Amino acid sequence: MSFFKKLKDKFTKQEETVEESQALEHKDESNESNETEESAEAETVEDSSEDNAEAVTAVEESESDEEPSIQSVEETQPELLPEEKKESIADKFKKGLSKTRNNFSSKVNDLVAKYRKVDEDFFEELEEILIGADVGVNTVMELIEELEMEVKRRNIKDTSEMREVISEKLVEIYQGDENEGVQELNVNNDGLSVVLFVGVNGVGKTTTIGKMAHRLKQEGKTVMLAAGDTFRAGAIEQLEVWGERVGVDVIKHSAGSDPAAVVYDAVQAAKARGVDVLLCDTAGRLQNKVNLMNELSKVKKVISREVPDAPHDVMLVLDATTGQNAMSQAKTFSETTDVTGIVLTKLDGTAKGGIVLAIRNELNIPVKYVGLGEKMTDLQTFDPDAFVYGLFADMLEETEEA
Ligand SMILES: Nc1nc2c(ncn2[C@@H]2O[C@H](COP(=O)(O)OP(=O)(O)OP(=O)(O)O)[C@@H](O)[C@H]2O)c(=O)[nH]1
Repeated sequence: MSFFKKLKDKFTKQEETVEESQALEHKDESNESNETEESAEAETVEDSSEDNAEAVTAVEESESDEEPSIQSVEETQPELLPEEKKESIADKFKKGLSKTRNNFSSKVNDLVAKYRKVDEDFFEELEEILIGADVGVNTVMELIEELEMEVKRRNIKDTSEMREVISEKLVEIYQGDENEGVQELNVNNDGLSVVLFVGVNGVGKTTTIGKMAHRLKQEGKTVMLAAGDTFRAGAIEQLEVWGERVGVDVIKHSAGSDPAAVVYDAVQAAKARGVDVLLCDTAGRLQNKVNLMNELSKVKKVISREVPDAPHDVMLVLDATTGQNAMSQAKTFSETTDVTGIVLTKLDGTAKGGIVLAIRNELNIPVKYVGLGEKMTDLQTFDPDAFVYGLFADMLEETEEA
């Protein structure tokens, strides 16, 4: 089966399944809508349980002796906008990658139209297009080499066959030798899992935590948030807004307090309440600020002391629109802390989505999730097939026999 046919089958079938499940959801909703409306209001309570009071004092070098505040909300499913419900994964990637598609795929189409024969000039221009899409020089070189070999192996002469070969190789380059498939958050199904979110200011960390909490809730897990960004003005309140919106508790101290103390309290509260996943926000640490990096290792130490094998994931959040700057942030963070996965946000906001490939190939850290918009449902697991589908969607959909 051709590669394009495989993609088309995979994503067209998925769309049908989404439509079927939406029809079912619609049925359920009409029965539940009254209950949801009643429980939508969230309330804030001060928690004075013994566990939490001890928690603060037990943190090493903790400067804070305040009692943690828990923004507690009633268990509820958030209201989704109609357009948030009906999109399939293929739709999401197609919409989210429209800027990159318009930039990259249309250039590839022009290239194919310009050169009939696959020759050196063709590859030279293709190289420029890939570099312009932020695929990264090393990855581009590797990709071009692979393409040249494939062209020889299959004896391809006509450039019209190249779009499919390029797509196939993009997926292969992403998957590398290990081909571990689509990677989700590493959560322990038996007991509390703790996930730490790191990254510089403004990359979309808080938004990502909110979206992730929503995803996990949809999967039936109980979730709690820790407001560990005590540094940036407004960060705690922003996380609280997400907590209310998604319907999960937020553990916080006041602004400027010790993040390790906040996280310690959150771990104790999560244990006491039998929560499945604790998502911890942290301050936007600039890579050159040693003290902030030390703060991060203190937070990690507290978590691993309290929960065996934790943190289960350290997710580095990067902004795709910052291009090669995101690459250098990734390098610095991975040298300082054990980054286990990447969330690449704002992929919808860039025409240079090739950065996904550069990150995966050059840093060898999996891009586990991508942000494809600002809505609660716009965080998707990164699937290289869906990515390539998004890149070539128009062409794939037009081609009957693809
Ligand atoms: N288009 C788009 N916007 C996003 C995405 N993710 C986040 N944003 C927006 O990016 C902006 C910054 O997001 P925040 O979550 O405040 O960033 P942050 O990293 O928490 O900021 P700090 O707390 O300062 O580190 C917000 O306006 C978000 O709505 C995405 O995937 N797509």
